[in-house]
This record gives sequence, C-alpha cells and structure tokens, in this order.
Amino acid sequence: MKLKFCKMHGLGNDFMVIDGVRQTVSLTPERIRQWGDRHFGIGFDQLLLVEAPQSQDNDFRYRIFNNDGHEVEQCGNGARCFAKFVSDQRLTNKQAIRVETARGVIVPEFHGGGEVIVDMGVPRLKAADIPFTAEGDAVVHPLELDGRTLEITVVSMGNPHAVQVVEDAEAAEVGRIGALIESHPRFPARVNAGFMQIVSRSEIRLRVFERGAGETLACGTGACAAVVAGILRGLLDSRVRVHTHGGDLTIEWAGEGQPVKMTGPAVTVFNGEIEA
Ligand SMILES: N[C@@H](CCC[C@H](N)C(=O)O)C(=O)O
Repeated sequence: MKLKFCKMHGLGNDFMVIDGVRQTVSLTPERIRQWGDRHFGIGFDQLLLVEAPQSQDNDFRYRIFNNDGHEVEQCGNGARCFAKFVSDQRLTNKQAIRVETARGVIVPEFHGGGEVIVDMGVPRLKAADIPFTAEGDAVVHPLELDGRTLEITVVSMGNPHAVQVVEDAEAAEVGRIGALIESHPRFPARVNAGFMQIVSRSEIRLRVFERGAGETLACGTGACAAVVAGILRGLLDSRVRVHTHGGDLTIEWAGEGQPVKMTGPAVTVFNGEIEA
C-alpha cells in the first residue's frame, strides 16, 4: 500500500507529515526510525500525524514522534507545519484551529506573510515530567554533571526542557553536554536541553539538543521554554526574538498563568508517497 506524506520544515526542524484522517496509517517505532534515517529513508527530526479529534470542541488531533521512534507530547515548529498542512490539504478552511495534543489544546492561527502564530498553552513550572520543580519555588536548580554544577531552569511546554544560560551559544558543547543532560538520571522521561545566550532583553541565541533527535536547527518548544526561563530569571522582557541556526522565531509571554505565543514560518518541501 502506498502512503502519501508531505515533507515540511519550520526553520530547518524537519518533518514527515501524514494525513491520518483520510488514510489508514500503521506506525511502529521501527518503521519511524527507518523513515527518519537521512541516508536510508526520507529523513526527518519528527514525524507528525494528523488525526480526527477526540473531542467535538476541537478540529484535529496532533501526534508527534521523534525520529528515534518515541511518541512525545508537543512540538512547536511542527505545530506551525501542522496548521499549514491541514489548510493546504483542504482538511479545514478555518483561520484558527483547535488542535489536541497529548498535553492539552494548542491553537495555531495564520498570520500575515505566510507566518503562523501558535498559542502554545500555559507553561508548567511544576509537572511530573520536570522533577526538579517538586523541590520548591526556585527557578534555578543545580545539576551535577561531568564534574561540575550546571544551573538549569526546568520548564514544561507539554514536553520537558532544561534550559541553561551560556556566554556564547556557538562555543557551547551542545552535542556532548546536551546528550548528558538528555539522559541525566534526574530526568527519568529524558529532557530537551537548551543552551541560551542572552544578547539583550529582547534577543537571544538558542541551540537545543532535542530529546530523541539530537541537536536540531531550531526547536519551537525549546524557544518557548528558554524565553519563559529567561523572563523568570529576570533577564528578558515579554517579547523576545530567538535566533536559531535555522532562522528566527518571535516568542511572547506575559507571565505566570498566561499562554506562550510563538510566531514563525512553516514551509512545504515536497509531497511524496512511500510503500507502507
Ligand atoms: N522540535 C520540536 C520538539 C520535538 C519534541 C522533542 N524532541 C521532545 O522529545 O520533547 C519543537 O519544535 O518544539
């Protein structure tokens, strides 16, 4: 059987997007790893599956799989591509859509100039997947690693993030230290590791070592988590331009109890079919 898919990216964070509303899709971790392989498959950071919603109040269900085959809770760059995909495929003609994820509803909306703005929901500073926050109200936590103590802020954007401030994002050992943080025993569900350089109160440089995918060219939830962490640490204002290797995102957060808004592009690369 041939399965139709679309290859997309949000700032170089790339995706295989599958319409599971009009097609029957059978996914296994092994198949995802095979398709995600950049040499022997299609190649992607995450696979995004579009499904019918479980609640009548919503328009779609959005499922996300890292290229290591694991299903995860949230993907910000993917959310913008998801919105473009369902619109391009004429699965909806709405300007703003309500999308169910494993951790609540997000609301992507088309913005001028081909950009998509996404209400990513309220960041959680205390959650089961970010165990440090059970230890009190501190925003900065010590993390023993590699013979030194890192200062991290943990934020859940539905998925878990550990963000640290670095002098120079380009010089940061993102591959080596990121992998150690990702699988640190303090994070039983593993974690996405963000390396944030503060450029000014409204500008950061960010690199993220993603759980289950390694360093990507950009990470949308990583950008949201970094800005939330920077604001909580008193380093950033409420609207921040985030520079990543794949391009720029704008992140806005008005403070505790408020949702994070992410604005950025979504791009289609090609449509294809694969034997499944
Ligand atoms: N690329 C993403 C995040 C994808 C999931 C992440 N690797 C995880 O395991 O939580 C984004 O743009 O947010």
